[in-house]
Amino acid sequence: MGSESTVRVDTWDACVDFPIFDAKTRSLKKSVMGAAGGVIGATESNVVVVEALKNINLHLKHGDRIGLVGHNGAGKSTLLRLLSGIYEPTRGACRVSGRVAPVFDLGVGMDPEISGYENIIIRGMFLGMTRKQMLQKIDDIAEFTELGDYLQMPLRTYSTGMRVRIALGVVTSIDPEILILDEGIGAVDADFMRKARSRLQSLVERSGILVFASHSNEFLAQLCDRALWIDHGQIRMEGDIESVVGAYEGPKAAAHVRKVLDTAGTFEGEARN
Ligand SMILES: Nc1ncnc2c1ncn2[C@@H]1O[C@H](COP(=O)(O)OP(=O)(O)OP(=O)(O)O)[C@@H](O)[C@H]1O
Repeated sequence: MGSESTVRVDTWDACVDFPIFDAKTRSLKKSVMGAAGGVIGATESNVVVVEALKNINLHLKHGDRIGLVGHNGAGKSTLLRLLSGIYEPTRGACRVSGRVAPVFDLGVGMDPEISGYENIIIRGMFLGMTRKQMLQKIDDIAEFTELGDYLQMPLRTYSTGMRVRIALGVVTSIDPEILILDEGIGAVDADFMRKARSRLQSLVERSGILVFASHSNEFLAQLCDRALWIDHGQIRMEGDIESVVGAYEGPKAAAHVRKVLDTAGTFEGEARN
């Protein structure tokens, strides 16, 4: 387990390429780069590669709460997976010190054939808890999810939002040092999200580092204090949420962020202390 000073995320010129063996280089218009997606290139042996991340230098320490913004395919999810240890950098390096809790790709750490109850336990174990610790928390988590008798049904009968309820219930009941959130958490309905928000916010305060990718500026403003704009696999800008959202989406979006920050003053103040 790491202490405050040892919880860290560092990447040095980290790159992630995906080789695509069944794509034909000749038919690709390499000179045209759309707004969405990573850069398409080719290796020396003419294998097509998607350069999903290129030369990422990121240095996060205890207390950092970073939001990722960027177009579809810009590289946000790939970066989250790199930081979670799911991907290794193709070139460069990535070092993460601390207990990581990734809350994305809801299939990971969940089994569709077993009940919601059992999934709560195995997802907790996937995040480093013991079965005994999870059994102590299960009633509280079950109540939080409001899934009632559904918790006895196999997970494959659940909707996406119902699965997210389980994932959120589990992750907000444990104490990760590095919390990695994907915007999939937005799949729950508005009522549940209102309820989950305060649990999420206190989780974010307890965690050493948060990295959160989202297309919702409201969420970003509520949970993060800095943002990175990822563009075609590279960090295009780093700064406070209002400036980054302003540069990426324009003044109207920045004004909205300001409004959210002003109304969320209480949480912000608490988080800073
Ligand atoms: N497993 C994979 N195999 C091949 N290419 C991939 C794979 N995963 C991602 N990519 C490519 O990498 C690039 C970055 O994708 P990524 O999912 O990280 O983007 P994103 O910023 O999370 O997008 P979105 O906002 O749409 O979720 C895209 O061009 C995508 O096509």
